[in-house]
Amino acid sequence: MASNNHFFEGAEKLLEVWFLRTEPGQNLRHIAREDWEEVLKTVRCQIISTIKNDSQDAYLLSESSMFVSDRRFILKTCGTTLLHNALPLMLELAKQKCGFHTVEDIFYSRKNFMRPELQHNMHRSFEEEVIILEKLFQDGAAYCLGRMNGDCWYLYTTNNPDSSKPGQAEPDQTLEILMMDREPEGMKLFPKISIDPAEIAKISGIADLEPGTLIDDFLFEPCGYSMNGLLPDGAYMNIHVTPEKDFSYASFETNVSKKSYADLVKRVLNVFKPGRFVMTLFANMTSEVYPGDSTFEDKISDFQRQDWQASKFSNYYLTFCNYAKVKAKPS
Ligand SMILES: C[S@@+](CC[C@H](N)C(=O)[O-])C[C@H]1O[C@@H](n2cnc3c(N)ncnc32)[C@H](O)[C@@H]1O
Repeated sequence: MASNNHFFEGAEKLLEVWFLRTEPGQNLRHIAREDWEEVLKTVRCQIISTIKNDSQDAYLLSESSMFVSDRRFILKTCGTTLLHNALPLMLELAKQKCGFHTVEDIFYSRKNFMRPELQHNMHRSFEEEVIILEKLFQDGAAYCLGRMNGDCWYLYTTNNPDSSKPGQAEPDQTLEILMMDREPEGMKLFPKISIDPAEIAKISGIADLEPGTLIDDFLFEPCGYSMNGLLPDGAYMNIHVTPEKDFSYASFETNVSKKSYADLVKRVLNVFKPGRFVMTLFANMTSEVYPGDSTFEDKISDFQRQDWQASKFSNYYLTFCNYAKVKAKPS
């Protein structure tokens, strides 16, 4: 499957923008699909399919996912897409079509790329990405968590103590698990062994990660799997799988509310069977996961924690951890 010159960068660029509502009825969902298509054209990806429920619209993309709710916009794109290109038009549409003039919070994050030299200029280094964000947003701060000589994770976020603290108004949390070195057993389902993504979701265990999830998924040719899931009360999840052995990668993201994510994390690891993973959790002051969460144990299944870092922002707590599979000792 993986030839010498075939490479796909699974690690996603992830953007989450919250707008400040100043009048009733302001709603990003009023932006038409054709307008989103124009935004995505600048990023160089397309909409594959859409699902919706009463609180959000989920777009499955040729390179990952987009979620639109009343005042929150999430765009996650992989490969060599130009995510930052989405920002000017998205901000303009939010202003013109919905009357949103103020960005309340922004989060831009990504893991370090496997092959940064293959990215377009604007995404070749985090420093370049931050220069672009600084031109668009005020009060932003840029961080790098993890190992400079291994897996690390970059974050740019607004950290304005004077902001109106959206997190305090409504509970919010985001868990991300970014998995590398997937074992052959964990990869074998995602080359196109079935033409039916629902069958793959069922056999792999994806369909059972969170009961009651409305799933929209897609199998790429000749391999690759993407999934958006919607749950009640504004909850979502997404999964993206790059199964090629030489650069295998899978990601899981959700904002589903839980007191602890320990069981969900074990279920996810059991589906994808990575060799190592990075896990991050954002939680605001009213989230039920704060403060006593048991998600980041020293050991999770066969994995040993390598690093643990925590940050406190004006509205959110962030925990970052790196885990690696415990290697069996030679007998
Ligand atoms: C599922 S997509 C989404 C990638 C995602 N960010 C991830 O975590 O891997 C990537 C996988 O689909 C494969 N693929 C096949 N055709 C593709 C296409 N037209 N666009 C994007 N990926 C494609 C890639 O080789 C890769 O294995």
